[in-house]
Amino acid sequence: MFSRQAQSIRDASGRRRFTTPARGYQVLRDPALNKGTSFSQQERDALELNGLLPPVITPTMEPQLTRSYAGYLAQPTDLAKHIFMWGLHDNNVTLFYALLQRHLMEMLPVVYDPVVGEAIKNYSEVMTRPRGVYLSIDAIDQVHERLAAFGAAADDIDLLVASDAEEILGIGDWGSNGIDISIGKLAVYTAAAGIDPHRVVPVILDAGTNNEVLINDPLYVGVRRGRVRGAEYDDFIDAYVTAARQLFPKALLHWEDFGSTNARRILGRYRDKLPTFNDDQQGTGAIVLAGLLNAVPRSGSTWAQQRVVIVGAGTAGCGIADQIRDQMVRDGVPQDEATARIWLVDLPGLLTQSMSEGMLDFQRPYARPEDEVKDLPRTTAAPLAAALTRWPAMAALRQQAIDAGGIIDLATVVSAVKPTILIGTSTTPGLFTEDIVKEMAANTHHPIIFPLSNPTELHEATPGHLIEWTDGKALVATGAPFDPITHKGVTHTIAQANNAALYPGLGLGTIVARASRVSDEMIHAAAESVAGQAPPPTLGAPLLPSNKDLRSTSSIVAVGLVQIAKSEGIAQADDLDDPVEAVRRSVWWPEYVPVDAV
Ligand SMILES: NC(=O)C1=CN([C@@H]2O[C@H](COP(=O)(O)OP(=O)(O)OC[C@H]3O[C@@H](n4cnc5c(N)ncnc54)[C@H](O)[C@@H]3O)[C@@H](O)[C@H]2O)C=CC1
Ligand SMILES: CC(=O)C(=O)O
Ligand SMILES: [Mg+2]
Repeated sequence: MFSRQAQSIRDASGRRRFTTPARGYQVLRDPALNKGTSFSQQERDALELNGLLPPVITPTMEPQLTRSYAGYLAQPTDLAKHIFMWGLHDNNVTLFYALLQRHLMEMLPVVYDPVVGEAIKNYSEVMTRPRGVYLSIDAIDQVHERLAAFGAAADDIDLLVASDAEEILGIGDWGSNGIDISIGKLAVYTAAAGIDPHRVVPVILDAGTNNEVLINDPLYVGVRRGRVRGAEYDDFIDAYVTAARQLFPKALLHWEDFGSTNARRILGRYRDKLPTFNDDQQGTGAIVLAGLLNAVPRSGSTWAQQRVVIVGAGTAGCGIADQIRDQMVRDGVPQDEATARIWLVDLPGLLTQSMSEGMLDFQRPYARPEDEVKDLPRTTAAPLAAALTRWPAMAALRQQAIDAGGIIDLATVVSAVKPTILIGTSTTPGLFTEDIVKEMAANTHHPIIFPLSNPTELHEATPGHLIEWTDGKALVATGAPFDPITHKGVTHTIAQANNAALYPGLGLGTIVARASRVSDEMIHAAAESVAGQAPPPTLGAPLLPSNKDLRSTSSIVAVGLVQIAKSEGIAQADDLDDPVEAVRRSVWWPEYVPVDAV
């Protein structure tokens, strides 16, 4: 958390320290400065802390870690643990990250996905202290002023994560509550890549909400109007980007959990002008590509032989499609043939060229020709009421298809296409049924199946079912963490294909290089680098590196990206002669540093 009264400096030997004009409780109540019982006697004298702390002085953080972990374990539910952790953060940022780092595998799902989804749903009830910047569509003319109120100077900030919360994970529109996704994503940046937590800004771009639960909740903290679209929305986004660029000209802008109709447009508008990326489109595309870079050879086939069905053709699904297409092209498949090896299924069933007009721009290249599908059976299955309201463009196409004779559903697509890869980004649990999975397994030796919808309960299938239904042959990765599955004596460790395993390294490399933009080459290099760090391909081995190694994975990704940014001529930082050293120098570790009174 950025602090106005804590100035971070490096001493002659390069060691970090804080200087501060604060005294007494001002110091102890500043989560950046607070060290609790670890303030030395000299610091207590200079910072006027004597009497405000118990007499014991703990030179290491150990007793505090023990006490905090006990407090964490005493919490009765995951949501209570999440709230406990963020309470700890508000008290002492260094201790929060030291505890998270030590228990990363246990706590990452609590601080971030999936439990952050629960915290967002309950934000009105459980919010305590604000931790980011709330920007409102009702005050576009004040965007600059409100971002400036954060109090940081131009050189103080490396990274902003912003969401408009239209599509939080797979749980939909959560309005202003979505600030917690920006905060959670930033916590992962620090835990996974050592981005300095005092040099980041979480932002919510509150453009209203269509969530009736929020509108009717007397405790709701956001703008109470329907989601704003069109020119007013675009002006709002533009005001944010302009203000962010003016106030923090070197910072990377990360976009998270926008609706599919806005996510691509926004990225398209800014991606060539400034360092920015969309995590759901590009980060997800890249982490899935990383998993596939290992899965395809393990399946005993080549890229040119893949037939890919993606269910849920939104931001994530089409981001993944683009990465797979580009990989096939890199592998020598002509672009049109590569595109034709990908089938998109959404609410209207298989997306076909007859739907072209109502389709989203980025879906259109993948639409199947009518000739190919004319003999496939159609169904007029019952409408999915909630989904139809949530994705009106796809609902309209579905209705058109039903009026014209029916939709081509997933089961039909799987029988007709005989996919080698099946990916779920549909937010719909149970879509990958036993029949569908067994049909796929009947036609390919090692079906590659990635149910990716978060949080956990929205996965299209559980890994346990996928392994069982394919008799242990499926190569599986999931969006949320799952325990290993033992089947016929083989233990299958399930890779977590969550963009959290990739974007921290991508961000770190971009920040260290001070890249002027985030290029496609950088994103592809990040995918290759993550893939290359997976364990050797023994039976049941995961397709991706474990999250317990995130710090080293991210550093290796970042070093590679610095090299690419240099070779592309988009690196603006000085002193990148030794990229390993440049990355090492910039990472932040959760250690107490001296605090000097000034
Ligand atoms: N594992 C990971 O790293 C990531 C996972 N995701 C997950 O992917 C899911 C989708 O996220 P976004 O693409 O951002 O959302 P989105 O709203 O852009 O796309 C969702 C798409 O699914 C379609 N859909 C809904 N119900 C369907 C059904 N029953 N059958 C077929 N299609 C259906 C919608 O019409 C929409 O086009 C979410 O659950 C999210 O958590 C997203 C980003 C990263
Ligand atoms: C992981 C992530 O970004 C999502 O589910 O939206
Ligand atoms: Mg997301």
